[in-house]
Amino acid sequence: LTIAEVNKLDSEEFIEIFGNVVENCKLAAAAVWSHKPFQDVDHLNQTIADFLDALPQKGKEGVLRCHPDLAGRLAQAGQLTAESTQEQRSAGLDQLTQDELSTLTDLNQQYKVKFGFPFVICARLNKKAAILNGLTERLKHSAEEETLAGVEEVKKICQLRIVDIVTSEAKL
Ligand SMILES: NC(=O)NC1=NC(=O)NC1=O
Repeated sequence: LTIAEVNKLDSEEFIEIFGNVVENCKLAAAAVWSHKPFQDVDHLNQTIADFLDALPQKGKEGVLRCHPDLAGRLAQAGQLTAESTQEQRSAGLDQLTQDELSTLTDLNQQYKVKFGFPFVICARLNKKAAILNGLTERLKHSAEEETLAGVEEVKKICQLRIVDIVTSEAKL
């Protein structure tokens, strides 16, 4: 889609196309539609980033809770969204050894028990070693720090998903 075509979408079409740029959070797309016309893909991405930043603490935690665990129950059952499936595969999370999987599962569980929301990281920008290191490091942080860190990762995931949908004019 070019940004000109994006700006022609009515709200239903916009939500249909952009509804999962923030995983399982159609609200983000529904909320930013009224900012159109978008100058370019960066403007569209920034409006969603601003929406996420403006959420109250509980809202930020809610967005994180809408994310599936890395190599978690849904991933193992093949029930991830198409985007998450592709992202987790790109980080090599579908080729974990039994040891890696049990370590990741254990750390994810510790993280969730400590913070009350799952560990979120942009899997397209981190291979499995970086993910395991990130999880180990971030487990030491406070809930406030991790809410912000998680939302920063959600923004990175969102930006890459938007780029997959919106082609810049130059490419045409
Ligand atoms: N808990 C997560 O970080 N999940 C994910 N990160 C991604 O980049 N894709 C996911 O499904």
